[in-house]
Amino acid sequence: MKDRNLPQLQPHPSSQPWPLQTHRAVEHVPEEIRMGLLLKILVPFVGLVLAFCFYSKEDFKPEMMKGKRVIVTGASTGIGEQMAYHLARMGAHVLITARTEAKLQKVVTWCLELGAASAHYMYGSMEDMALAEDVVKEAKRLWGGLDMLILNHIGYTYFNYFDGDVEHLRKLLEINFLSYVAMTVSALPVLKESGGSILVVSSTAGKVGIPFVAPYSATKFALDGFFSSLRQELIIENINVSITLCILGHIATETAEKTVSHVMQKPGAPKEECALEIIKSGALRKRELYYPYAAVRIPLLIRDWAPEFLDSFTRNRLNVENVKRS
Ligand SMILES: NC(=O)C1=CN([C@@H]2O[C@H](COP(=O)(O)OP(=O)(O)OC[C@H]3O[C@@H](n4cnc5c(N)ncnc54)[C@H](OP(=O)(O)O)[C@@H]3O)[C@@H](O)[C@H]2O)C=CC1
Ligand SMILES: CC(C)CCC[C@@H](C)[C@H]1CC[C@H]2[C@@H]3C(=O)C=C4C[C@@H](O)CC[C@]4(C)[C@H]3CC[C@]12C
Repeated sequence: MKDRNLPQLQPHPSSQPWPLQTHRAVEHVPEEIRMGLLLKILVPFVGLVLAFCFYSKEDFKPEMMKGKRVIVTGASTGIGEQMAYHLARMGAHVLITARTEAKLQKVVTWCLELGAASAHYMYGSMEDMALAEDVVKEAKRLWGGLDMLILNHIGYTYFNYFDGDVEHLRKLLEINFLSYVAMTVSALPVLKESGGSILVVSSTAGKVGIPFVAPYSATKFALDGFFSSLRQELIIENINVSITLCILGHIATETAEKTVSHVMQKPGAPKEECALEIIKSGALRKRELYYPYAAVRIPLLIRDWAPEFLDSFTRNRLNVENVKRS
């Protein structure tokens, strides 16, 4: 029962249901002012974000590599050879590896001609983990440290239906994956001292399913798993060593042309430019490189949203009828 002598309690405005209040508050502000306010806030905000993105991007300068001590594996041919030449022109110290001594000797001679601070080679197969470790030891002996480790070599890769050869897969895992880990383990103490970088050369086939490269693809996916996890640990422990995973599309190297020219509808991207982009991405301590950018980035964006579409797109982009079971 209500007491007539007591003032009647009026509901406080704030106790009204919120949608009603909001509606009223907004109703009082004319449309033009609302738009004006929005533009006044939105335009400078977008401007600030764009300016930040633009100016915070550090530019690569070749001088950044002058005097740096760099190991490049698989540098007797292809992209690795081109990386050695770029580094030489930039005045870096290079130590290159592969199996064929004669080819390495030629590359070293060219590197010295092009202006390398010093150029050395070591030869042998990366199936042998002792070699992987010895290469890093040699860098320490020659230069007393290391600034950049470029892991690029791969073992023989066929482009055909998986032949069921598990031994081939085991060997490829040793060459393309385990030796990368072994070299990283040996190099980490010296890279910590110099605040250096590790560059891991991978492929679209290390991020999405590409037919006819099952063993190769497995080794490249393994690299992503291992090095992306290691990168997280280095960040957690505040260790100043960067890891750049380089995701490459089709590149016109001699080996690639011999292996896939009959199935590709377009020529590969230039190996010289590819090699330079890899070095730049490492010097700028990027997380990942995509080269050629659109040909690699777009499939990766589609991958998680429309995997079936990407699978069929990939099959359609290859002349699969030219692949004969061997
Ligand atoms: N070309 C392409 O289309 C693409 C390439 N990539 C990646 O780029 C990198 C370079 O490829 P690319 O330049 O085409 O390759 P190449 O075939 O031109 O070079 C491979 C290098 O590895 C060396 N090598 C081969 N077997 C062994 C071994 N068992 N132990 C040590 N070294 C070995 C070779 O020298 P030797 O024979 O004397 O030992 C050579 O120096 C690779 O990591 C590859 O996965 C990624 C995507 C596409
Ligand atoms: C979205 C899709 C259309 C993209 C398809 C791109 C495919 C066809 C591209 C992307 C990565 C490429 C391979 C590669 O990484 C490295 C090598 C090693 C070399 O020795 C022989 C050639 C090989 C097998 C390349 C063959 C062509 C591949 C599969």
